[in-house]
Order: sequence, then structure tokens, then C-alpha cells
Amino acid sequence: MVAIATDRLTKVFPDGTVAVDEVTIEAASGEFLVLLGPTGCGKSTILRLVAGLEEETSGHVLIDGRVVDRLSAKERRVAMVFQDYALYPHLTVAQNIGFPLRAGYEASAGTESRVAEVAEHLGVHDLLHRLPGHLSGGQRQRVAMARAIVRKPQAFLLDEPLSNLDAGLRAELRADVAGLARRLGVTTLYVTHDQTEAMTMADRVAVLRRGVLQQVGPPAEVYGDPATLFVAAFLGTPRTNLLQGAIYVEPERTVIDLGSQLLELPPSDALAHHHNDRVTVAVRADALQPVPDGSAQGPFLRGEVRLVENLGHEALVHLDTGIVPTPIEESRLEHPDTGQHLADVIAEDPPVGRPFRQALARMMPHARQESPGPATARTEYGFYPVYDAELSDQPPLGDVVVRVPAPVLPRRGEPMTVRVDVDRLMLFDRGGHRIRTS
Ligand SMILES: Nc1ncnc2c1ncn2[C@@H]1O[C@H](COP(=O)(O)OP(=O)(O)OP(=O)(O)O)[C@@H](O)[C@H]1O
Repeated sequence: MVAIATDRLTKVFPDGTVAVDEVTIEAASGEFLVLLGPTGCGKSTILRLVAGLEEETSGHVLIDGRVVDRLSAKERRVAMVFQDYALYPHLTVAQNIGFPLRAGYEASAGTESRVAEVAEHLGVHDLLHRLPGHLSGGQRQRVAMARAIVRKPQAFLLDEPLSNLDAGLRAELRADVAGLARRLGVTTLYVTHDQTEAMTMADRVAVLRRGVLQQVGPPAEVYGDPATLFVAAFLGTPRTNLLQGAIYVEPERTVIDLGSQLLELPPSDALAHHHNDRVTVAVRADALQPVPDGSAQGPFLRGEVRLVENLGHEALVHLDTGIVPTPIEESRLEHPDTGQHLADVIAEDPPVGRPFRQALARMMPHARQESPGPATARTEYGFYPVYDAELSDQPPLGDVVVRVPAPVLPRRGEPMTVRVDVDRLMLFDRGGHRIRTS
């Protein structure tokens, strides 16, 4: 089998859309690499560029170390399967599977036995004489897979092949597809926006956002040690708690001011030069553990139970902590600013009026205030979270979600204290990049 690679691959469409932005990535021979990201992040375009169905604006595609930019889709010998499995409705399953062989890419002598062999692999050997219209969605997708592998491709390119199927079938086929690719040892690029698919099927996951590669690694690594705020937020159910805060480094301790509460961390040399920095604290629901009030050792958060989602074996408890969340969709994550610039703007007394000035002032950890400020509780460190004061005088609801095992469930309105597992607490700077704490 062959390795598939891209080297600073870029695709800009004629209307100016940058769909793929300098993506360098490699799937080793026989590897199952999943491209994961939200809709529009460029996954399908990468696949189409690798397949030769789209021409790159710059950069290269390499198959087995050889640049294939000038080879046609046929010459690249990769098999692509799309979500809408496009079988020929008037041909039987056997004819559909055998179609690529009859279309003249291979000698046709062994067609029948090859079709039978592949149908066996995919578990559709009993259906060879049926028409696609008489198959279930899952069976059709298996036939599409069979048709893709019948020519013994050098690689599989699978574009959300399971997304048209219902949840049960998807789970079943997930295991089948990954198992088949591994049995055949075919290098596979698999596109999905479904994190469960990515985590369960991949040898490695490549997370993309707006055409830019965020991180590549084994599923456990990408989940447990995300490089960017986007990756931390995108992976994990329920969504990772993202809290606005600022770091204050003192000789004996490091404090993260969350606006309404303080988190005290052990002193850390790694954080020394982040004093005064605005950060996002990311902490997953299962890194928070309810403890009896007053007994908490180490950092903890307090709140009032606002909602209990009982899932049977456990519950997700929404805790109103008064902490303002970081909105992950905000462009701030793509366009980091230093805060210094804002300080200058405030100092220059902009002529745009008092509301604008106040809004800017709220964005600064230590900006001087001319009004009482927002209705957030304040700490002695004086950190103000960011929110759009033009839209609302109140900060957005800052629920922290905690995973609580059943059956001991709290009730709405009860106070709750949760211990924060410091080893699983993650900090990100204003550009969304990880700040290592050790
Ligand atoms: N032919 C085209 N012309 C202009 N823009 C395009 C074209 N094809 C795709 N795009 C844009 O390029 C970006 C990436 O699209 P792409 O289909 O690769 O995303 P995706 O991650 O596969 O999304 P999805 O999960 O919805 O399929 C999107 O903003 C899309 O609108």
C-alpha cells in the first residue's frame, strides 16, 4: 500500500473562498486517517484534491512520495466513496460492484470471482442479484464500498459515507468499514464531522477549522491534549466548559480570576510570563467532581444548580457559577489581539462616546472604570469578562456543566461545590493557542 500526503496544499475557489489553507498532512501506508471538522472546514475539498477531482491553487499531493499533481483522477488509482452512494439503479448488485472492472481499467477475465470475493468481504454476497432499489441504506452503502475496492485501489477516500444512515446502522457500519480497511491494509482518508466516528475509527485524527489544520494525532491524544481552544471545544460531549479568566502570578501561588470566583493553582514557572494575561480556562465536565461544601482541597468552583439533565446512569448538572463563558465562534479566536492595543484606545479617549468606551473598558483586566460596570460579582483582582454590552447589560449565562453519577442527584436551586482536577485543566491564550502549565 501507499502513503498519501499533502504538502502546503491550498485551494482558493474563483469567488475567493479559501477552502484549504496550506495543509500539510500524511497518512502512512495502511493508516486510517480521519479528517474531522465542522461543516465548511475544507474536508471534502482536501479529499477531492487528493483524488484529482479538483485542481490545487498551490502546494502538492503526493502518493507514495511521488508528486501526482499532473496525474488525472484515473491515473491516481484511488477509490472515492461519497455519502450519496450513487449506485446504478438498473444494474444488479453484482453488476454495480463489477462495473469498474467492465469499464476497462482491469482485465475482465476474473471479474466474477473478484466480485464474489469483494461481496463476501462486505457481507453482501446474498444480495448479488438484487437491484439497488430493493436494498436498505446500509446494504447500499456496503455495495458502494464493494464497488470502490473491487479494483484494488491504492487508497480509499471516503467522504462521510455513513451520514445518510440512521444511528444504529451507522454504529454497526463504523466498525465494519474500519475493520475492512484494516483487513485490506488500504491507506484510508475518511472525512466526517462526527466526533464519535473519528474517535472510534481513526488511527489518527486531523482536526480542521476554516481550511486550517489544527492538530493531528491519535484520538486519545487529540482529545486529552488539545493544541487549540477550537480542538478542546470541538471534541467531547458535553461540550467542554470554556470560561473567561485572567492569570495573576504571585510568589506563592498562581490565581486565575474568573470574574466572580478565583481558582488557585500551585506556583508554576511555566506561567510566570503570562501574568495579567486574559485566558480561556477549558475544563471538561468529568474533570469536575462534586464535593461537600467546605471540604474541598485544591481549586474548586461554587455555584447553584440550575438544571439537571438525567441520563439514567448519570446526570449532567448545569451549575450557575456567574462565570462568563468564552464564545468559541467569536472571531477573536482567529484574530488574536494583545489587549495592549485596547488599552491604547481607551487611553486616547476615543470620540465615539461613552457606551463604546465602557464596552472597551470591560474588555480590559485592569482598565479604569468610569461606571459601576456590569452586574458581575467582582474579585479583588478586578477581572472583567468580555461580552457585548451593547446587546445586553447582563453577562451571558455562565453555566458550568458537571457530570454526576446517578443515583445521588442534586436538586434545582441547591448550592454545589465542585473540585477541579488541575491535571485536566487547560489554558488557552487569546489567539486560542494552548498555554502549557508545566
Ligand atoms: N466550487 C466551489 N466554489 C466556491 N466555494 C466552494 C466550492 N466548493 C466548496 N466551497 C467552499 O469551500 C469551503 C470548504 O468546503 P468543503 O465542501 O470542502 O467543506 P466540508 O468541510 O467538506 O463541509 P461539509 O462537511 O459540509 O461537507 C466551504 O466554505 C464551501 O462553501
